[in-house]
Amino acid sequence: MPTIPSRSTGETASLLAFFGGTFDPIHFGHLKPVTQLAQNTGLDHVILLPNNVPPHRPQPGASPQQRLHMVELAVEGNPLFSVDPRELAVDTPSYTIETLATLRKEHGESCPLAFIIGQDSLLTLHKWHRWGSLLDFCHLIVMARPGYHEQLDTPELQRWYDAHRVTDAENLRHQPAGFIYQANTPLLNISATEIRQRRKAGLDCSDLLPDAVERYIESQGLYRA
Ligand SMILES: Nc1ncnc2c1ncn2[C@@H]1O[C@H](COP(=O)(O)OP(=O)(O)OP(=O)(O)O)[C@@H](O)[C@H]1O
Ligand SMILES: O=C(O)c1ccc[n+]([C@@H]2O[C@H](COP(=O)([O-])O)[C@@H](O)[C@H]2O)c1
Repeated sequence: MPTIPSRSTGETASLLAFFGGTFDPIHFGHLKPVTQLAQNTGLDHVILLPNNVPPHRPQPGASPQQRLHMVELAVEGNPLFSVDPRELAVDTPSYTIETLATLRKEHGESCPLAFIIGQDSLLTLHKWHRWGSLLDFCHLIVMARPGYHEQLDTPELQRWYDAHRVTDAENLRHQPAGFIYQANTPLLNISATEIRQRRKAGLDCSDLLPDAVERYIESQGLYRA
């Protein structure tokens, strides 16, 4: 476990948490663990960051505007969440490090920033653009996900993880960036892939995502073909 470096102020600052995703569509496997994470760690705000061009997967079936609209519908009236559409304004791949660099400039060097990911994203993090520099800009908060193992795939990624992992979320408020926190969130076996497959097969998805999102999917005829 890393020691708190000297730039730590010892004071508790508010933590700005971003949750990026393709959200094709957004579902309860995103919303419920993050809500629990917020309760467990005293986060009063989470900013959803839908991407435009996902860096490591084919372009989604729903358009960026449709995915953004589904994210907005999912959190309408929920004060925990807001939506930041900035990645939709850029047509090149939505590299997280570039977004974080912009966010860091906007919020200043001393503001604690966190980026939330699921365990599956952690397992492929060594394939992300400039992954080794991500912790210069933010903390990572990792949510467990059923079906994804804990052991990391490369010794280099495992060493990096071990060197930065903290077990107390309070550390995330004591310095602007640099830690990895493994959150104790509920395991929900839900994926956007499953929702798209169920839609294609004409099956009900009402347990998997908010009603307003399901109604929008239906009205747009998404994921049927
Ligand atoms: N059920 C889940 N539990 C925990 N984290 C999740 C879950 N579903 C998605 N995430 C995390 O949310 C982020 C955005 O995920 P994404 O929008 O790709 O959803 P997905 O369900 O994984 O989509 P797809 O099935 O299309 O790959 C990723 O970091 C992913 O790891
Ligand atoms: O920066 C990268 O290289 C990179 C590679 C894969 C994923 N990401 C980001 O990680 C978040 C989750 O990605 P995804 O594909 O699981 O929705 C989303 O914000 C992506 O833009 C970022």
